[in-house]
Amino acid sequence: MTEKLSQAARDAVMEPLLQSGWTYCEDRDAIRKTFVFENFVEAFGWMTKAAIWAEKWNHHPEWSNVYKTVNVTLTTHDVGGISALDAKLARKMDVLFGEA
Ligand SMILES: C[C@H](O)[C@H](O)[C@H]1CNC2=NC(N)=NC(=O)C2=N1
Repeated sequence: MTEKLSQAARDAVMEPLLQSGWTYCEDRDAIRKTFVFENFVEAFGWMTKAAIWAEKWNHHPEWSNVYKTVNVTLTTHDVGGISALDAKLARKMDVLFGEA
């Protein structure tokens, strides 16, 4: 079941993500990261792979792409904040990016 994380649970799941460059948004309960690729094809290829996982998990990113840069924000709209699904998708994005 998706639910907002307690502070302790959040600290635990977020620790490795903060290490890999995810940060908390200042204006809302969400996390964000900027991914920079070699070129547009690499960026869009990564987005395609991430999109397939997002759809599989029914958990969708807020993101934008300009040339080789992808800005990602993750939050769980159904609960109005960060849930375990955001950490799961963030981790998958890192793995697909090659930071695992
Ligand atoms: C009805 C549908 O399952 C929900 O709206 C899903 C779809 N994708 C989602 N994605 C994200 N990021 N948060 C949600 O709460 C969410 N909810």
